[in-house]
Amino acid sequence: MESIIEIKGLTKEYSSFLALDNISLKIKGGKIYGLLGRNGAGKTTIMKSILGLTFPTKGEIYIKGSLIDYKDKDQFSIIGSMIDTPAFYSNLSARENLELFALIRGVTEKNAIEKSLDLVGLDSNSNKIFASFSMGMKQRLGIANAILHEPEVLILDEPTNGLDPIGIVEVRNILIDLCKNYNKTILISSHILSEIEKIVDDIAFIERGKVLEESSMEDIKNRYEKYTSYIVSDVNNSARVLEESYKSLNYIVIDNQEIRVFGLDDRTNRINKLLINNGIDVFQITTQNESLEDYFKKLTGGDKN
Ligand SMILES: Nc1ncnc2c1ncn2[C@@H]1O[C@H](COP(=O)(O)OP(=O)(O)OP(=O)(O)O)[C@@H](O)[C@H]1O
Repeated sequence: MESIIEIKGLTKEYSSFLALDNISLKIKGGKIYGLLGRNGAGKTTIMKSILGLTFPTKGEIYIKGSLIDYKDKDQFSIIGSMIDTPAFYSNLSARENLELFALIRGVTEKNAIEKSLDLVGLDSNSNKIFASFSMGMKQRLGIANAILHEPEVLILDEPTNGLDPIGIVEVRNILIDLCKNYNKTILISSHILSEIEKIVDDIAFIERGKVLEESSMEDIKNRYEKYTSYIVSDVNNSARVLEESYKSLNYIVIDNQEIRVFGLDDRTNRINKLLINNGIDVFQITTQNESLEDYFKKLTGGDKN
């Protein structure tokens, strides 16, 4: 499938700090693409570079096969975006706010405001002012504003930031609807992997300005492993005992309580006894399937970072 946005060798330097280091990504049309990574990994900088809100030091960005030209405004008309917390007038309603933005951005389509508000589940006739919106309503108005001109691509920076669990589900459903029923391509960033795992088709893991991996979610799910989790009184001692007793045990220390041993295991009983015989308390043993969060931790070498 052709990429609607392609990034090649994107590098961004702030004086002596390398915020993006040779990033290459392919964002396919009609899909939800997740940029995942910890705070400060470089996700926003990638998005801002696509939008011309910051200028890369090196590298190229292609929109629908054409090299990006930051001076060519038409090229950006296929993109709608929400970067950072949406800024709206606090004393105006949802409709009044969008009327202003429609005017500023030259959106003339008659029903654009009703359509956008309807898509995100906000009442276009409500007089409720922005100041009394819930966080979820504010985020939804931000998305409505981003889709006002019916763009093909939506770029949303942490759209579930600060939302309660219900708000997160609402935003997630809106994004799925926009992608599946309105054929929008959505680039979304998040540092909370469990929030994004359920909706993305493709993902890139970003860490310290680099792409650790770019893959389809389906491929990654196929690589999820089963593991046995041991909650113990002393992880350091446990790791030492395991190292001494097993030549090639695939395990990872999660935190100061948990060790995970990968693979379907008939060794559980033996490992349990081994730990206990070495004076380690074993509080809990469970066998589980990996999640995206686990996968990312493994990719970055556990919690050491
Ligand atoms: N204008 C700037 N000058 C200097 N450094 C900057 C500037 N903007 C961003 N950075 C740095 O670049 C790195 C990447 O920032 P970026 O905002 O892209 O990260 P992020 O992955 O989006 O994380 P967050 O969710 O916290 O915004 C960070 O270390 C940040 O401090």
